[in-house]
Amino acid sequence: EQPSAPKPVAAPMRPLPWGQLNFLQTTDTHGWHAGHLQEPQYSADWGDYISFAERMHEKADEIGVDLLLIDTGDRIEGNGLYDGSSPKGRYDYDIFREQDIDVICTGNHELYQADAAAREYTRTVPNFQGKYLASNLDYIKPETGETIPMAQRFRKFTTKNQGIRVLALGFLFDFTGNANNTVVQPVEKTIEETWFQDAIREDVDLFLVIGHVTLHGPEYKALYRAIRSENWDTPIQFFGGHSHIRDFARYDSKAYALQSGRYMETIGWMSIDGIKRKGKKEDPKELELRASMTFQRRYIDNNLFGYHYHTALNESTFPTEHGLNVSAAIHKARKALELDYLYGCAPKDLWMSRAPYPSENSLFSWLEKEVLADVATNPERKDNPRLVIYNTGGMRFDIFKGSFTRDSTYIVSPFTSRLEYIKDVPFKAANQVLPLLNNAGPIFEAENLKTWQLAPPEQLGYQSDIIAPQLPTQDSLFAGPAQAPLLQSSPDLVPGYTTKDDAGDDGDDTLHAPISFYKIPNCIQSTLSMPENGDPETVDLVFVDFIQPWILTALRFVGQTYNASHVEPYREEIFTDLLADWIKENWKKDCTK
Ligand SMILES: O=c1ccn([C@@H]2O[C@H](COP(=O)(O)O)[C@@H](O)[C@H]2O)c(=O)[nH]1
Ligand SMILES: [Zn+2]
Ligand SMILES: [Zn+2]
Repeated sequence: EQPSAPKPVAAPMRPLPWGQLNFLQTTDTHGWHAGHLQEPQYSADWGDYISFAERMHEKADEIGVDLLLIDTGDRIEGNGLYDGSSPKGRYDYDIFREQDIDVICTGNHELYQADAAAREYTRTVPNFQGKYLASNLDYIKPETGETIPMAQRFRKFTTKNQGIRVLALGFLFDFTGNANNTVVQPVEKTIEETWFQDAIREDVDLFLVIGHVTLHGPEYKALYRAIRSENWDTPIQFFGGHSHIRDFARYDSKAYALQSGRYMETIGWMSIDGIKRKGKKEDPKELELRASMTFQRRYIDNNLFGYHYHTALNESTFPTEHGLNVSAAIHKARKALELDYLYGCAPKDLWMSRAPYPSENSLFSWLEKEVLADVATNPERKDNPRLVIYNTGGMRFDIFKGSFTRDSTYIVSPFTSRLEYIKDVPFKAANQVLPLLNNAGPIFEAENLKTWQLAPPEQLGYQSDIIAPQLPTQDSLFAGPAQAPLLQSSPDLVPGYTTKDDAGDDGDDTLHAPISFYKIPNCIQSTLSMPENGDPETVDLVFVDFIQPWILTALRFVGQTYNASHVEPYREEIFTDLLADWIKENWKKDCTK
């Protein structure tokens, strides 16, 4: 029996502003297309989102405006629906393709593994033929070794109701960690290409730049400058992703950017009004009304309460047949993958960044003290003193007290990474690696080893601080329409997003009580089998394979010239399987009793 999705609770809401051109955006869904089964406020699934988009299209047609759907990549890795099959994504690609997306691009996660990149080329690109854009990404065909564009570089089209002429581009940030069957061209280089220079000289009413790119990074800065230098007045709408946050940026009065969070928690809404249709004869009255342009955003919490509110429909009138069929397909896939199979029972909540590190409720303290201390053991080297380093980015989500299923395992640890090691590293050098890794900014986010600056050891140190504490204020309560009950005080609000962006603090469609987040280090370390007195001469330096290049760089920085040939497998099993076995052994209790 499948557990049904938890019911979302009523909350005070802000309505969606409509304009001539409107957008719904998903990004970084990471396979969460079944929605969140343990968090009611994010419990709508991909089928519900299809119903929502179809109902919003009906409304757009009714009032004569346009609605476009965007997805900016990282659709895979992070949930059993994708990671729980072999090959990965057996059901997920067919579920995802059911949404009618107008402009879509690639994220870094589609490219880490060669098999995933190949599936992107053979499945997702054809599933979204004509809509999938790859402005700075090539694919290397295995049959011929030929390098070809992953998909078309740009798309020019005219919107259905308003006749707005759009030139769309689709980028990936300057990613360097891709498998060797793709080529990512740095954005700055793409800008110099003839096709790009020709594209930005096209006579259009709006430029649409989508990308798996953060809004304040160098890539969008360069693209903004390039497009503006040729088009001083044409509106530019950017959509971004990758850093998993809700964000909205103003580049100038006619250039804005939206980023819609992560994991199917958020559906982004963007509405633009006042677009001049240069090719069209405008009604002077309408022109007067649209003397100035407006760009408005909303971050929609992905649940049915909000979907009903925004469409002014209800449980029986909201779902479309198409949406219901996709939800049924998701349930069937989850069943076939046995995603609800119980591995154990988590004794408490374990947070990635909602608890300080180190602390009782820190997922990383648990990983360091309980899991690694147990699974980072190679029978042949078990008595050797060792330092075991794990990157915190390898853990992808919190653990909630209660049922821990096969799905939870992939949600926490989706990658096919293994533990590896360098034997007999001088302790004095090995002991400096962790502080070096933790002192260089968010290195694995940058992904670019070349730009990683190591600071001298005396400047090292990691501090766990609270970040962005946001206190609830009565002022921020919004008097929504009748069907959205206005709660009187913040203690009644469900904890959730309280976003501040370039347009202020009124972007979230649902009012939430704020949550405190804490900084976490890049990496954590377990120190195991150490001598009772004094330091050992040498240790085994054990680490997860993903961070091998950074480990070797850090060792070189402290005078140890190791290279990849010195690295050996430490455990044969993938880490996710070691974690699952640990849960089965240590969290045996059945939560249902
Ligand atoms: O094999 C892997 C792949 C990725 N990571 C971590 O993920 C982030 C990138 O994730 P986004 O969703 O693109 O933000 C990367 O920086 C690593 O921290 C990993 O640990 N192992
Ligand atoms: Zn992501
Ligand atoms: Zn990403």
